[in-house]
Amino acid sequence: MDITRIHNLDLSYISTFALRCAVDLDITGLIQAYGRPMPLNELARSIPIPPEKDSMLGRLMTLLVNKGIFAQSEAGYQLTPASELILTEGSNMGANVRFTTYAEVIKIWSRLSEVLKESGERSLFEKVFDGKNFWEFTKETPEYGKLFDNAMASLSNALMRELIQSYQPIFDGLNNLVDVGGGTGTAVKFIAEAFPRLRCTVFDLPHVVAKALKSESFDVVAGDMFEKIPPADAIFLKSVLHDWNKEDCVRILKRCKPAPLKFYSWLRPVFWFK
Ligand SMILES: C[S@@+](CC[C@H](N)C(=O)[O-])C[C@H]1O[C@@H](n2cnc3c(N)ncnc32)[C@H](O)[C@@H]1O
Repeated sequence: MDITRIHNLDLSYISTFALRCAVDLDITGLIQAYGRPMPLNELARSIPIPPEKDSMLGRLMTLLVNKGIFAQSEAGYQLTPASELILTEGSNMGANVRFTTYAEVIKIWSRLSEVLKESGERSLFEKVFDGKNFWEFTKETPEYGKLFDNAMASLSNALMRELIQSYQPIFDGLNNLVDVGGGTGTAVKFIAEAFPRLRCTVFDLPHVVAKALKSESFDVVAGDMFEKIPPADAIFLKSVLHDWNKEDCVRILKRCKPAPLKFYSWLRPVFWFK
Protein backbone atom coordinates (compact mmCIF):
# COMPACT_ATOMS: atom_id res chain seq x y z
CA MET A 1 0.00 0.00 0.00
CA ASP A 2 1.26 3.47 -0.79
CA ILE A 3 0.65 4.75 2.73
CA THR A 4 2.87 1.91 4.02
CA ARG A 5 5.53 2.73 1.46
CA ILE A 6 5.71 6.33 2.67
CA HIS A 7 5.52 5.35 6.32
CA ASN A 8 8.24 2.71 5.99
CA LEU A 9 10.50 5.31 4.48
CA ASP A 10 9.76 8.23 6.77
CA LEU A 11 10.19 6.08 9.86
CA SER A 12 13.16 4.07 8.65
CA TYR A 13 15.47 6.08 10.94
CA ILE A 14 13.88 4.26 13.89
CA SER A 15 15.45 1.01 12.68
CA THR A 16 18.76 2.81 12.23
CA PHE A 17 18.73 4.08 15.80
CA ALA A 18 17.46 0.78 17.19
CA LEU A 19 20.60 -0.77 15.73
CA ARG A 20 22.71 2.06 17.17
CA CYS A 21 21.08 1.45 20.58
CA ALA A 22 21.94 -2.26 20.39
CA VAL A 23 25.55 -1.33 19.63
CA ASP A 24 25.74 1.21 22.48
CA LEU A 25 24.29 -1.30 24.98
CA ASP A 26 26.51 -4.08 23.60
CA ILE A 27 23.50 -6.38 23.33
CA THR A 28 25.45 -8.59 20.90
CA GLY A 29 28.30 -9.05 23.39
CA LEU A 30 25.88 -9.78 26.25
CA ILE A 31 24.00 -12.45 24.29
CA GLN A 32 27.29 -14.02 23.21
CA ALA A 33 28.60 -14.04 26.79
CA TYR A 34 25.36 -15.68 28.01
CA GLY A 35 26.24 -18.67 25.85
CA ARG A 36 22.66 -19.88 25.24
CA PRO A 37 19.37 -18.24 24.23
CA MET A 38 18.97 -15.22 26.50
CA PRO A 39 15.52 -14.39 27.94
CA LEU A 40 14.42 -10.75 27.96
CA ASN A 41 14.65 -10.36 31.74
CA GLU A 42 18.20 -11.75 31.79
CA LEU A 43 19.20 -9.35 29.03
CA ALA A 44 17.54 -6.45 30.85
CA ARG A 45 19.38 -7.22 34.11
CA SER A 46 22.72 -7.68 32.33
CA ILE A 47 22.66 -4.33 30.53
CA PRO A 48 21.38 -3.24 33.20
CA ILE A 49 18.17 -1.21 32.74
CA PRO A 50 15.47 -0.38 35.34
CA PRO A 51 12.70 -3.02 35.44
CA GLU A 52 10.07 -0.55 34.23
CA LYS A 53 11.97 -0.36 30.92
CA ASP A 54 11.85 -4.12 30.24
CA SER A 55 8.87 -3.87 27.89
CA MET A 56 10.58 -1.05 25.96
CA LEU A 57 13.64 -3.28 25.56
CA GLY A 58 11.30 -6.06 24.41
CA ARG A 59 9.93 -3.79 21.67
CA LEU A 60 13.45 -2.83 20.61
CA MET A 61 14.38 -6.50 20.38
CA THR A 62 11.21 -7.33 18.42
CA LEU A 63 12.19 -4.74 15.82
CA LEU A 64 15.76 -6.06 15.61
CA VAL A 65 14.54 -9.68 15.37
CA ASN A 66 12.26 -8.56 12.57
CA LYS A 67 15.24 -7.04 10.77
CA GLY A 68 17.27 -10.25 11.13
CA ILE A 69 19.80 -8.77 13.54
CA PHE A 70 18.83 -11.23 16.30
CA ALA A 71 16.87 -14.47 16.32
CA GLN A 72 14.24 -15.36 18.92
CA SER A 73 13.00 -18.69 20.20
CA GLU A 74 10.88 -19.51 23.25
CA ALA A 75 14.09 -19.77 25.26
CA GLY A 76 15.27 -16.28 24.37
CA TYR A 77 17.34 -14.21 21.98
CA GLN A 78 20.25 -15.52 19.94
CA LEU A 79 22.83 -14.04 17.59
CA THR A 80 22.43 -14.29 13.83
CA PRO A 81 25.20 -14.08 11.19
CA ALA A 82 24.36 -10.33 11.01
CA SER A 83 24.87 -9.67 14.72
CA GLU A 84 28.03 -11.78 14.70
CA LEU A 85 29.50 -9.13 12.39
CA ILE A 86 28.93 -6.55 15.15
CA LEU A 87 30.98 -8.46 17.75
CA THR A 88 34.12 -6.51 18.67
CA GLU A 89 36.34 -9.53 18.16
CA GLY A 90 34.58 -10.24 14.85
CA SER A 91 34.40 -7.60 12.14
CA ASN A 92 33.44 -4.96 14.72
CA MET A 93 30.79 -3.51 12.43
CA GLY A 94 29.36 -1.65 15.41
CA ALA A 95 32.13 0.84 14.57
CA ASN A 96 30.46 1.44 11.21
CA VAL A 97 27.08 1.95 12.91
CA ARG A 98 28.61 4.56 15.26
CA PHE A 99 30.13 6.37 12.28
CA THR A 100 26.97 6.43 10.13
CA THR A 101 24.84 7.62 13.06
CA TYR A 102 27.20 10.37 14.25
CA ALA A 103 24.75 13.00 15.57
CA GLU A 104 26.32 16.08 14.00
CA VAL A 105 26.39 14.49 10.57
CA ILE A 106 22.93 12.92 10.81
CA LYS A 107 21.30 16.28 11.38
CA ILE A 108 22.68 17.81 8.17
CA TRP A 109 20.49 15.51 6.04
CA SER A 110 17.43 17.56 6.99
CA ARG A 111 18.95 20.35 4.86
CA LEU A 112 19.31 18.37 1.64
CA SER A 113 16.63 20.39 -0.19
CA GLU A 114 18.48 23.65 0.58
CA VAL A 115 21.59 22.34 -1.16
CA LEU A 116 19.64 21.17 -4.19
CA LYS A 117 18.13 24.63 -4.68
CA GLU A 118 21.47 26.39 -4.32
CA SER A 119 23.51 27.02 -7.48
CA GLY A 120 27.12 25.79 -7.61
CA GLU A 121 28.82 22.50 -6.81
CA ARG A 122 28.81 22.76 -3.01
CA SER A 123 27.95 19.47 -1.31
CA LEU A 124 25.67 19.15 1.69
CA PHE A 125 28.75 18.70 3.84
CA GLU A 126 30.42 21.84 2.51
CA LYS A 127 27.27 23.91 3.00
CA VAL A 128 26.75 22.91 6.61
CA PHE A 129 30.39 22.76 7.69
CA ASP A 130 31.55 26.23 6.52
CA GLY A 131 32.87 25.11 3.14
CA LYS A 132 34.85 22.19 4.57
CA ASN A 133 34.56 18.99 2.58
CA PHE A 134 34.16 15.61 4.20
CA TRP A 135 37.91 14.93 4.29
CA GLU A 136 38.74 18.29 5.89
CA PHE A 137 36.01 17.79 8.48
CA THR A 138 37.34 14.31 9.25
CA LYS A 139 40.83 15.74 9.70
CA GLU A 140 39.72 18.61 11.93
CA THR A 141 37.35 16.56 14.08
CA PRO A 142 39.56 13.81 15.52
CA GLU A 143 36.61 12.12 17.23
CA TYR A 144 34.84 11.77 13.88
CA GLY A 145 38.11 10.89 12.12
CA LYS A 146 38.61 7.99 14.53
CA LEU A 147 35.03 6.79 14.04
CA PHE A 148 35.61 6.93 10.29
CA ASP A 149 38.89 4.98 10.45
CA ASN A 150 37.31 2.33 12.68
CA ALA A 151 34.27 2.09 10.40
CA MET A 152 36.42 1.59 7.30
CA ALA A 153 38.51 -1.03 9.10
CA SER A 154 35.36 -2.89 10.17
CA LEU A 155 34.10 -3.08 6.58
CA SER A 156 37.46 -4.45 5.44
CA ASN A 157 37.39 -6.98 8.29
CA ALA A 158 33.96 -8.07 7.10
CA LEU A 159 34.74 -8.55 3.42
CA MET A 160 38.46 -8.84 2.63
CA ARG A 161 38.79 -12.60 3.19
CA GLU A 162 35.97 -13.29 0.78
CA LEU A 163 37.29 -10.78 -1.74
CA ILE A 164 40.75 -12.38 -1.68
CA GLN A 165 39.26 -15.85 -2.08
CA SER A 166 37.13 -14.72 -5.03
CA TYR A 167 40.07 -13.09 -6.77
CA GLN A 168 42.96 -15.36 -5.75
CA PRO A 169 44.23 -15.95 -9.35
CA ILE A 170 44.47 -12.22 -10.06
CA PHE A 171 47.16 -11.82 -7.42
CA ASP A 172 49.37 -14.51 -8.96
CA GLY A 173 52.31 -13.03 -10.82
CA LEU A 174 52.08 -9.63 -9.19
CA ASN A 175 55.21 -8.25 -7.55
CA ASN A 176 53.78 -5.16 -5.95
CA LEU A 177 50.46 -3.53 -5.23
CA VAL A 178 49.39 -0.11 -3.97
CA ASP A 179 46.13 0.32 -2.06
CA VAL A 180 45.19 3.88 -3.05
CA GLY A 181 43.07 5.69 -0.47
CA GLY A 182 43.72 2.62 1.65
CA GLY A 183 43.00 4.34 4.97
CA THR A 184 44.87 2.93 7.93
CA GLY A 185 45.82 -0.27 6.13
CA THR A 186 43.31 -2.93 7.19
CA ALA A 187 42.55 -4.09 3.63
CA VAL A 188 46.21 -4.16 2.60
CA LYS A 189 47.07 -6.10 5.75
CA PHE A 190 44.74 -8.91 4.63
CA ILE A 191 46.30 -8.92 1.14
CA ALA A 192 49.87 -8.88 2.49
CA GLU A 193 49.11 -11.75 4.86
CA ALA A 194 47.50 -13.83 2.12
CA PHE A 195 50.33 -13.19 -0.39
CA PRO A 196 53.57 -12.80 1.60
CA ARG A 197 55.71 -12.45 -1.55
CA LEU A 198 53.64 -9.52 -2.83
CA ARG A 199 55.11 -6.14 -1.75
CA CYS A 200 52.13 -4.11 -0.59
CA THR A 201 51.81 -0.40 0.11
CA VAL A 202 49.02 1.60 1.67
CA PHE A 203 48.77 5.09 0.21
CA ASP A 204 46.59 7.82 1.72
CA LEU A 205 46.60 11.41 2.93
CA PRO A 206 49.36 12.24 5.48
CA HIS A 207 47.05 12.64 8.50
CA VAL A 208 45.44 9.27 7.70
CA VAL A 209 48.58 7.19 7.19
CA ALA A 210 49.97 8.78 10.38
CA LYS A 211 47.44 6.49 12.13
CA ALA A 212 48.21 3.43 9.95
CA LEU A 213 48.57 -0.02 11.49
CA LYS A 214 52.17 -0.82 12.35
CA SER A 215 53.21 -3.84 10.31
CA GLU A 216 56.34 -5.27 8.77
CA SER A 217 54.24 -6.80 6.01
CA PHE A 218 53.40 -3.59 4.11
CA ASP A 219 54.80 -0.11 3.45
CA VAL A 220 53.07 3.14 4.22
CA VAL A 221 53.26 6.12 1.84
CA ALA A 222 51.66 9.53 2.38
CA GLY A 223 50.46 11.62 -0.55
CA ASP A 224 47.63 13.04 -2.58
CA MET A 225 46.15 10.73 -5.23
CA PHE A 226 45.29 13.76 -7.38
CA GLU A 227 48.99 14.57 -7.65
CA LYS A 228 51.02 11.37 -7.70
CA ILE A 229 50.35 7.72 -7.01
CA PRO A 230 53.33 5.37 -6.51
CA PRO A 231 53.62 3.12 -9.61
CA ALA A 232 52.91 -0.60 -9.13
CA ASP A 233 51.87 -3.78 -10.95
CA ALA A 234 48.43 -3.39 -9.45
CA ILE A 235 46.44 -0.50 -8.09
CA PHE A 236 43.74 -1.40 -5.61
CA LEU A 237 40.91 1.07 -5.09
CA LYS A 238 38.37 -0.03 -2.55
CA SER A 239 35.47 2.25 -1.65
CA VAL A 240 37.26 5.25 -3.10
CA LEU A 241 35.87 6.16 -6.53
CA HIS A 242 32.29 6.44 -5.29
CA ASP A 243 33.38 9.48 -3.24
CA TRP A 244 34.17 11.51 -6.36
CA ASN A 245 32.44 12.86 -9.45
CA LYS A 246 33.24 11.56 -12.94
CA GLU A 247 35.92 14.17 -13.68
CA ASP A 248 37.71 13.50 -10.39
CA CYS A 249 37.58 9.73 -11.00
CA VAL A 250 39.25 10.25 -14.37
CA ARG A 251 41.93 12.42 -12.70
CA ILE A 252 42.61 9.69 -10.13
CA LEU A 253 42.73 6.91 -12.74
CA LYS A 254 45.13 8.92 -14.89
CA ARG A 255 47.55 8.95 -11.95
CA CYS A 256 47.52 5.12 -11.83
CA LYS A 257 50.71 3.93 -13.53
CA PRO A 258 51.12 1.81 -15.53
CA ALA A 259 47.78 2.48 -17.18
CA PRO A 260 45.19 -0.14 -16.26
CA LEU A 261 45.22 -3.18 -18.52
CA LYS A 262 42.35 -4.99 -16.90
CA PHE A 263 39.46 -3.87 -14.79
CA TYR A 264 37.78 -5.95 -12.13
CA SER A 265 34.89 -5.05 -9.94
CA TRP A 266 33.57 -6.99 -6.96
CA LEU A 267 30.45 -5.61 -5.40
CA ARG A 268 29.84 -1.96 -6.13
CA PRO A 269 32.59 -0.26 -4.15
CA VAL A 270 35.54 -2.41 -5.15
CA PHE A 271 37.63 -1.64 -8.22
CA TRP A 272 40.79 -3.25 -9.28
CA PHE A 273 43.33 -2.45 -11.97
CA LYS A 274 46.19 -4.50 -13.24
C1 LIG B 1 35.81 5.73 1.92
S1 LIG B 1 37.48 5.71 2.42
C2 LIG B 1 38.03 4.09 1.93
C3 LIG B 1 39.21 3.63 2.73
C4 LIG B 1 39.71 2.24 2.35
N1 LIG B 1 40.01 2.11 0.96
C5 LIG B 1 38.72 1.20 2.75
O1 LIG B 1 38.04 0.62 1.91
O2 LIG B 1 38.60 0.95 3.96
C6 LIG B 1 38.28 6.76 1.24
C7 LIG B 1 39.74 7.01 1.53
O3 LIG B 1 40.24 7.91 0.54
C8 LIG B 1 41.21 8.73 1.18
N2 LIG B 1 41.45 9.96 0.42
C9 LIG B 1 40.63 11.01 0.24
N3 LIG B 1 41.22 11.95 -0.51
C10 LIG B 1 42.45 11.48 -0.82
C11 LIG B 1 43.54 12.00 -1.58
N4 LIG B 1 43.46 13.20 -2.17
N5 LIG B 1 44.66 11.25 -1.70
C12 LIG B 1 44.74 10.01 -1.10
N6 LIG B 1 43.74 9.47 -0.37
C13 LIG B 1 42.61 10.20 -0.23
C14 LIG B 1 40.58 9.01 2.53
O4 LIG B 1 41.50 9.51 3.48
C15 LIG B 1 40.00 7.65 2.89
O5 LIG B 1 40.92 6.87 3.61
